[in-house]
Amino acid sequence: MTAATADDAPTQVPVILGDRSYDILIGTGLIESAGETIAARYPGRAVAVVTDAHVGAIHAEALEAGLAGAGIRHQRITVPPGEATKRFAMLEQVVDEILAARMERGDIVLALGGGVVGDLAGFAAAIVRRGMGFIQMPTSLLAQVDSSVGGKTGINTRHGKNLVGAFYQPGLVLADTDALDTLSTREFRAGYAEVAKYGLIDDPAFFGWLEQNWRGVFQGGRDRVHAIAVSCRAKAAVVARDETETGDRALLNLGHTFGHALESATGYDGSRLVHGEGVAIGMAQAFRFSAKLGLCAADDAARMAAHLTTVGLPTELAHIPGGVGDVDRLMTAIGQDKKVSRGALTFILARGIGQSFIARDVDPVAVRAFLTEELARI
Ligand SMILES: O=C(O)C(=O)C[C@@H](O)[C@H](O)[C@H](O)COP(=O)(O)O
Repeated sequence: MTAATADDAPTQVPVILGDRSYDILIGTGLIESAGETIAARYPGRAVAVVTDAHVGAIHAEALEAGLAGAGIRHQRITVPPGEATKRFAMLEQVVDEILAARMERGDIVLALGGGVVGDLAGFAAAIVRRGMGFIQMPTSLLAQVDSSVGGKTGINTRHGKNLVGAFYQPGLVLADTDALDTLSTREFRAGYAEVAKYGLIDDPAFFGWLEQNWRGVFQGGRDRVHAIAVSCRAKAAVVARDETETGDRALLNLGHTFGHALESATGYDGSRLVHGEGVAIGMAQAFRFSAKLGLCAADDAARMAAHLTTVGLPTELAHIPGGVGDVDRLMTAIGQDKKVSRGALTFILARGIGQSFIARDVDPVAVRAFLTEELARI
């Protein structure tokens, strides 16, 4: 497998969706040069920059200097960092500030931040004036390889994760890899769970490459750019063939049925569990559940969990501080999963590494028995 370059020219990954096709640009200096890029692609548009207090303090000035240099009117809208920000009250605030800044339908909402900011800002872009322009500028690894691509936007509710939202594609994704240098190790690792996911879904060679080269991905440079580009290409291909998750796209949900239930059970408290950690535990559970059902070799479940453990990710309920409540609580959250159809549970299970599949009509009794065992290991 050849590594992508970390040279000056950004790596370009197209997302092919007819007249809503767009590019993902992956490279360095993209925050600073965004003003020029936007002026060239969207002449005359104003920009509402939605960011969180943490990311904004690090990157907003450089972005705004570029916007000002290109003569683009812009307004910063700042929300608190953390998953708890993905809620109705914050959506209302962002919408109100976009309107107060007199942004028009043709103007642009630009999400500068991680998955929370991207999902919230994207949903605001989808509904203000029935649809504004939208640019994703992901600053976390998780957002660069996953949430900024594919158009899933939305917020959480007390009933569960991402339960209110819209499919709303960005017109451009600018993934500045320099931004990853300011992430905490915990945040970077959480994003790495989504990188490993692509190998576990259907690319065993990529998973093997990660087992060999994960240190390079964490260090930065060519291996990191390569891992991001492989991830974005994989996601772009799935989204191009199933934009609204009527089929194959559900594969991208590997680890999310259990993972979302765990996030809900921990009250979206990032001090206990962040999304990528929930996905890491959820993927390990999906493989253990597959092994318990006799679908997958126990060795494969152990191998994938071992790799996640090697990079420092959690793989067990015992790794979540403060516990996750009882089995009823987890089953209630799982029952609200968006893949539930006519009341039947759908999981992404695996026949091996890189052999994930959509399992419909999964027996809730088997899920309950599995989770009871998992909880007993705490
Ligand atoms: O893009 C998708 O499709 C995914 O499922 C990718 C997930 O990693 C991502 O977290 C997504 O937002 C989850 O979607 P949801 O429909 O389960 O809320």
